[in-house]
Amino acid sequence: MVQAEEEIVGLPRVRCIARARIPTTQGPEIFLHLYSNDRDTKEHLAIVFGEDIRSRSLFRQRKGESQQERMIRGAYVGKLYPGRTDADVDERLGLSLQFDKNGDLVTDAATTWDSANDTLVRVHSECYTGETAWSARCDCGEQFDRAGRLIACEREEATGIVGGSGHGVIVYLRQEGRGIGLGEKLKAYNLQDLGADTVQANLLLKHPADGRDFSIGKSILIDLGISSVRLLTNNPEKVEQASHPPFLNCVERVPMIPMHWTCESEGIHSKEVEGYLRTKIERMGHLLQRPLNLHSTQPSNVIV
Ligand SMILES: Nc1nc2c(ncn2[C@@H]2O[C@H](COP(=O)(O)OP(=O)(O)OP(=O)(O)O)[C@@H](O)[C@H]2O)c(=O)[nH]1
Ligand SMILES: [Zn+2]
Repeated sequence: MVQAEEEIVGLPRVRCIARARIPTTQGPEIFLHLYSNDRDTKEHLAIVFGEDIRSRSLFRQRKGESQQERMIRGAYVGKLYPGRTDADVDERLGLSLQFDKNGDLVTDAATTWDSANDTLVRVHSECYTGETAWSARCDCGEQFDRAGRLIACEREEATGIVGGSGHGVIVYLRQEGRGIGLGEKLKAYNLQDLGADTVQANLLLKHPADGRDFSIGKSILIDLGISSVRLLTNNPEKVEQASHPPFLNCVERVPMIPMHWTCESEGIHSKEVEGYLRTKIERMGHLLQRPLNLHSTQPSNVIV
């Protein structure tokens, strides 16, 4: 459970426990932020592109805390190097953080991302099968990779989408299987092999079609000082859920077109992923337009 962090009416309280710089195999460095909250015990994450996007709860000064302790939990400006002694000042880069009398970070353009900037954001839900076990049943792994690439680039050549030029956030929520958990999702996959679509399978297992809650994601974005979101999604529900005025506003939806649709030789190609996308379009109202001529057109013999 988090201790008293600033409360925004209607939203969970979140606290960033630690962040660390992660060099990646894909090129850009990311800053991984781990959060606690007062709604569940899961370790939700923010994958942050840009050292200057700062979690207010991470940087808030704590009573009796040493500069070394601040560096260890990641509340430092600039870059760590052997022998560095001050978290709040990076002498090599000439960066210095300021705090008010309550210990809250006072932001300035030299050190901290302007919260008014439109920021490219993906709110991603955990998918062990798609992200780790190479599943071709869904496009989660592809979407995750693509979100990172779009945030890193200035402009995506194939689509003309304006990227984040190295600034952006992937909020990674631990709501596997649209909130039903991995065990139940595996059962849903067996039902899908028996003829159900993804929505029917959830309903047959007595779960909602989509049991996710995006409110922790909103709190994390606000904690990161982001107020104006360009949201990477095809899901209208997520667009709805990405605003909490006046603190957070979704100013643009950036589509996630499956890579296989724009380039035959790329992305995921399987009858399962086609059925998955078809169900998203036809039953979940996803904003994807390509007319699908897919394998899942056979009448389902599963009764819901
Ligand atoms: N229950 C269930 N969950 C699934 C299935 N396939 C994928 N998922 C889960 O669905 C979630 C993926 O959703 P997101 O990547 O956030 O995408 P979305 O809400 O569909 O919308 P986009 O933002 O447009 O991608 C993850 O939690 C997956 O584990 C399935 O067949 N059944
Ligand atoms: Zn998936």
